This record gives sequence, C-alpha cells and structure tokens, in this order.
Amino acid sequence: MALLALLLNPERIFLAVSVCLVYILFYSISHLSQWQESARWLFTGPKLLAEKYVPGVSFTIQTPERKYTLVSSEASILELSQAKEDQLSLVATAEEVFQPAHTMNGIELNRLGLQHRILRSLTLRLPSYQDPLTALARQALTNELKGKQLDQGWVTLSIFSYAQKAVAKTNTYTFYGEQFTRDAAFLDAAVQYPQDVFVAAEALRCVPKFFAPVMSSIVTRNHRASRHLISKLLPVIKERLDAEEHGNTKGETPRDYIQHIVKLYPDKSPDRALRMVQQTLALWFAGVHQPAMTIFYALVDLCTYPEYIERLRKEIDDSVNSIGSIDINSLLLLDSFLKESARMNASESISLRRKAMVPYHFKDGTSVPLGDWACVPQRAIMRDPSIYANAHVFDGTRFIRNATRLSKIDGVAQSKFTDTSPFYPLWGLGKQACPGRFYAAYIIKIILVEIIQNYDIKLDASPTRRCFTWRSSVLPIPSSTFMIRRRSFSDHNTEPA
Ligand code: HEM
Repeated sequence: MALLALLLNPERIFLAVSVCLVYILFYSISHLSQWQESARWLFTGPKLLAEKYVPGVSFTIQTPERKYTLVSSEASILELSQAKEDQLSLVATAEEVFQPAHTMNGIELNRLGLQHRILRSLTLRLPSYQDPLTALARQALTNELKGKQLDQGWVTLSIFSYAQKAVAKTNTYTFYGEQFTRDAAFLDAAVQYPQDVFVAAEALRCVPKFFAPVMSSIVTRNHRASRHLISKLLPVIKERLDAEEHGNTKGETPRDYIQHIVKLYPDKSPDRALRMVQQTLALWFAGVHQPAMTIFYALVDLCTYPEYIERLRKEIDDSVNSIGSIDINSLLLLDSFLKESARMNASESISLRRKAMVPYHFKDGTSVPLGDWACVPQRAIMRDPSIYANAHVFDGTRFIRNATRLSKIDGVAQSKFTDTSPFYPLWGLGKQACPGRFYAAYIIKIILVEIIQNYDIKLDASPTRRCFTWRSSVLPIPSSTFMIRRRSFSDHNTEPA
C-alpha cells in the first residue's frame, strides 16, 4: 500500500514522465541524425566522407543497411589488408553488394584463387595480345564513328558508351576468343550484362528479400543479356572440355580465358560447364565496368588538360620500336597521367571493403562490431594535401617525379599506375589486391593510345555535369559527350578561326 502511495505521488509521476519524454526526445534526435546520415550517404556519399575525413583518424558512417568503420592511418590500412577472410571478409561484402544468387545466376564468388591464377598467367602474356587488341580498339572506334554526322570532321560521341564498347570488344578477344569479336548480338549483350548486374544489385538493396527474384527479372528483362551470353558460351566450353578430355584439339590451342578455365577448373561435377560460364561472367563484370569508368575520366581529363596531348603523342612516337610496334610499358607519361586521373576521379570513394565475420579490434583500438563493414576512404586519402603536394591540382607528371610521399614510400622515381600502396588503394592492397590490374591498365592504355595517336578530341562547347553520385560511387552520366575528329582531317583542312 505504502509502495503504491509512493508510486502515485504526483511529483514522482511528473518526474518519471519527464525522464521518459527526455529519453524519447534524445533517442529520436540521435536516430534522426542517423537517419539523416543514411539519407545523405545515399545521395552525397563522397561529400559526406570528405567532410568526416581527418587524416589518420578512424570514423564511422551510418548507411541505410549498416555502419561502416573507415580507417585511414597507414598502420590500420595495412592491418585491414592483411586480415584473414574469416575475420574481415571481401567475399561477404561482394555477396551483399552484388547478390549473385539473383544478379549473376547464382555464381560462386569463392573461386577467387582460380581467378588469381588465370589472371596471373594472362598478365605474363600481355605483350602477345597487343596487336589483336590494338586492331580491335581501332575497329571499336571506327564502328562508333561510322555514319555519324560530321561538322568540320568532328563527331559527337557518348564518352561512357564508347568506353564500354571499346573495353567490351577488346575484352571479348581475351576472354572468349576472336570469333565473338565479330558477333554484334554477343557484343551488345556483353555491354548490357555489367549494367544489368549493377542496376539489379542496387534495386535489390531497396526491396524485401522475397521480392528479389521478381525484381531482378524485371530490371534485367528476364536476364536477357546473361541468357544470351550463356547460350553462346556454353556450347564452346562444352566443346573445349570435350577436346581436352579426348585429346583431340584441332590446330593451335586457343589462348583465351575460356581455355585457362577449362584447364584449371578443379571440379569435375556434371554441371561444371555451366559453372565455368558463370565464372567467366563474374570476371566479365569486374573486367568491363571499372576500366570503362577509368577511360571515361581519362578522356575528360585529356580534354580538360589538352597541354598533355602533344607530349603524350611524342612519347608514343618515340616508343615505336624497330618492327613498328609501340612499347606500351615504356609510356611513362601516359602511365602517370592515368594514375593522376584515377587519383583525382576515383569512381569509388571507398576501397578494401570487408565485412566483420567476428567482432574485430584494430591494434589502434578501433572496433568493428560483427556484421558491420570496415573500409578505407580512398577518395579522401588520394585528395589529402598532407599526403599529396598540391593535392587539388591535376599534375599529369606527378608520379614520374620523385616528389610525393607516396614515391618516397615506394622508394622509386616512378610510381606505376598498377602499384598498390596504403595511400593509393585504388586496386585494394595485399593478397586480395585486384589481380586484373595489369590487364586493366594494358587495355586502357591501348584504347587511349589509339585515340591520342590518331584523333583530336575536345569536350562539348557547353559544359554539363558529367557525373552523379550514388552511395560511395561517382558515376558517369551516360549522356556526357565529347567531340572527336581524325587527325588526318585536321592535317588537310584548316578550320575557320
Ligand atoms: C580500372 C580497373 C579496375 C579497378 C579500379 C579494380 C579495382 C579492384 C578493387 C578495389 C578490388 C578489391 C581489392 C580489395 O578489396 O583488396 C578488386 C578485386 C578484383 N578485381 Fe579488379 N579492378 C579493376 C579491373 C579489373 C579487371 C579488368 C579484372 C579482370 C579481368 C579484375 C578482376 C578482379 C578480381 C577477380 C578481384 C577479386 C580479387 C580477390 O578478392 O581476391 N579487376 N578490383
């Protein structure tokens, strides 16, 4: 009774209600700021990261799905790159982002050892691919220009669409062999497939799980591109498997990616041909999307800083060897230009994404709770003036001179585009660093050399916004165009001033 009287005391009731209200108010305010941060992440992620970034200091960002812990000290980035897969997992983040069960026909993403082996072997043979890839890069551009309206020889092209088609055409040779480079329907599906995966994966993150199969079907038009690719690739893989097993390989052994996978795929299960196709498609996604974006930004930078074009042409001319072929690896200015372009325009603002499979504690005390992600704010790091002198100024020769802290760390005069470093984590770092980077840099250079050597380029007269941001990505606006004209035209025609 006494207790009841005590509880019903109006003063105490008032106090209790006040405490509850204050708690609710604080709870709502604190969650409001989380909700606000989640919304900002979706639409202005790169800006949010830049605002929260303090060199070397860890911070968190609330995204709609989970919290990200971002580490930026050299020691923590190295620690993140060395963590074991069962502690901080790259495969788990890829599975969440791309939802392969719905977007990539259920491909197993854990065959990365196999992909690393194949790409290593491909890298060793890159010079032998140069002539056919150069011819295909040339064809990709002339096909794009064919029939387009000319104004003083100038043609307007969509930068990103051209970049995607050029990469798809050259990659098709390396991945699937020459016959497919002439198959227009195959090439269309090959350009469409990475876009489908990207858009479907995003759409799936916004709908409940049970709706995922329907949603991915709608977005990919019932997986039209992937079904087309599979229908063409499956018979080729089956034929190659058959030839391999019965030793009846006719003529020269193909040297494409398919042949590597036929030789190295460890599993002898009855559906292995289909699984191999799936592996090639997963690599295809990685192999087209990122290089095309890198070319997009490099072309915009070449137009924005035209003072580099003559120097690059001279470098290319000087590198032609006695048999008339260009030594791609000797193009140091092009390498540095590309590296600078990607430093300033990294299309991804975060790198080394890892999901915590257990609660993880960095040596500096930063903790990542189970299920959250750890990553590196690479865009902010690569634009940090305490790491890069004049970080906000485009300097195409930056990585040739021994002027940056980065090159001091590497201890070399030229820091190459494909080098990995905690302060240039474009390719990731450590044992899981992108195994396709040597190939990527090679085809990007081949495609750009063709343009620099044989064409004049400029941006449209009326500058428009060329990119938009979504989550942590900075993506090309597909309608962004540039103007291009054969140099032979400008040599023979003088434009009115
Ligand atoms: C400009 C182009 C590219 C960029 C910027 C890029 C970047 C990356 C990054 C950041 C990672 C994750 C590494 C980590 O988190 O530690 C990665 C992984 C990977 N990349 Fe690339 N990549 C590019 C092109 C390519 C190409 C052309 C291929 C294949 C032909 C490829 C194949 C792969 C594979 C198989 C992995 C997974 C490696 C593993 O987890 O063990 N990438 N890439």
